[in-house]
Amino acid sequence: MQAELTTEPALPIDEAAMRAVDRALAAMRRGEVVAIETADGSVGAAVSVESVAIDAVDRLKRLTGGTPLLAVTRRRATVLKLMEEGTGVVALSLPRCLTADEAHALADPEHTPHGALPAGLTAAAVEPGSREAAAVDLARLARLLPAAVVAHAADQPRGSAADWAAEHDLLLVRARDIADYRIHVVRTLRKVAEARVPLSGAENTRIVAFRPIDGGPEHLAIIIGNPAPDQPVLARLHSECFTGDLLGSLRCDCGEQLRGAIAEIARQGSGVLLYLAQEGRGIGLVNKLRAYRIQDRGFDTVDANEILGFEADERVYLPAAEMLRQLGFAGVRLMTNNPEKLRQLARCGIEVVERVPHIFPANGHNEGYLRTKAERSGHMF
Ligand SMILES: Nc1nc2c(ncn2[C@@H]2O[C@H](COP(=O)(O)OP(=O)(O)OP(=O)(O)O)[C@@H](O)[C@H]2O)c(=O)[nH]1
Ligand SMILES: [Zn+2]
Repeated sequence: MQAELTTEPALPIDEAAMRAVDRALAAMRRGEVVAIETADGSVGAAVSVESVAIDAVDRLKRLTGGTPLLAVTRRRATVLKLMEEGTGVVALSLPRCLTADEAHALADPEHTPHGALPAGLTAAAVEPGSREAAAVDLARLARLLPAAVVAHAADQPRGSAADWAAEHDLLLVRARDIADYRIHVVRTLRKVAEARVPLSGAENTRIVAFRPIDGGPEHLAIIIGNPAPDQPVLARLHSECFTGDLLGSLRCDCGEQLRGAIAEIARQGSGVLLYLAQEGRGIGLVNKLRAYRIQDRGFDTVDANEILGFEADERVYLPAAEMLRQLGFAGVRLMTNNPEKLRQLARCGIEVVERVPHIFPANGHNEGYLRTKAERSGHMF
C-alpha cells in the first residue's frame, strides 16, 4: 500500500529507485512481464491484466515455475462478492493455473461473465508490501486497470534477485520502491517553465509549469493578476478533465467550473488556479471512459469507479500543496464544493482560511452526476 501522502516524509529521495519504478511502469504499459522483489529478498513476476494474453500467462509460468494468480483491489473483490468491504489488495487463485480469459473476466467489468465465478476460486487479502500489492499498485500508477497476474518464482535464486531478473531478461523493481514512488515524485516537483499567457477576460495571466523528476506529467499553476504571498490567495484546484475542459462535454461540470474559476478570479483581481494532471479523479482518461460505459448501464459515478476496482476518488492533493508552497502561498481561500479538498490541503500544511462555493447550474445531462456528488461524495451544494 502507498504511504499516506500528507506531510513531508523523512525518506531521502532515491533517484535510482524512482527510475526503476518508472521503467517498470513503462514496461507494464507495453505488456511486458516485470520482476518484483519483496523485502524478504524473494522474487516473482507480474503482467498487467490489460495486456495479459494466453502466451503471457504461459510465459509467467515458464519463467517462474510458479502458479500464476490474479491480484485485484479489495474493491474489485467486493464487487465480485468474494470479500467484505475494505482496503488493500486481494489474491484470487484457483487450484489449477488461471487462464488469461479468466483473469480478464475477473478483473475487467467489460469481460465479466453474467454467470458464475470459476469453480474453486479462493480469495485472500495480501499484506501491504507483498508482490501482489506492488503489482496492483504498479498497474494503477501506469493508469491501467488495477489488476495483475502474478507468480512467485518457485525456485528462488541462489544469487540476488537482480541476477534472476537479468538471467530472464526482465526489468526488476522493488515492492518498497513502488510504495514510496508517489511521495518521492511529489518531492521532486520543480518549476520548469513560466510564461505570460493573456486569457480572454484575464489578460494579466502567467502559467508556471511544474515537472516531477521522473518525467511524469506536468501540473500547471495559472496565476491571474499579482496575488500577494502574505495574504490568503483565492485558489482553485482543478483536476484535469479532457472531455469537459477541452471538448465541452456535458456529462460533468468541469468545463464550466474551469472557465468560471478563471472569470471569478479575474473579477476579484487576483488568484491562482492549479491545473492538476489527475484526469478522471486520478484514474486516467481511458479508465474514465470505461467508467462512463458502466454509468451508461445505470450505475452512478461512484459505483462505476468501484466496479473497475478503484476508489470513488483516487486523488491526492500533496502535489497541489507543494506547488502552493513553492509559489509562496501559505494560505488559501479555496473555491470548491468538495470537503475532501479542504481536508487534504489542510493536512498537507496549507491553511484554508475560507471555502468559496463554486457551483454551476445543471445542464440537462449532468443532473445525476451532480446529485451523486452531493449524496455520496459529500459535495456541498
Ligand atoms: N472517474 C471519473 N471521473 C470523473 C467523472 N466525471 C468527471 N470526472 C473527473 O472528476 C474530476 C473533477 O474534478 P473537480 O471538479 O476538480 O473536483 P470535484 O471533486 O468536483 O470538486 P469541486 O469541483 O472542487 O467541488 C476531473 O478529473 C474529471 O475528469 C466520472 O464520471 N468518473
Ligand atoms: Zn469533467
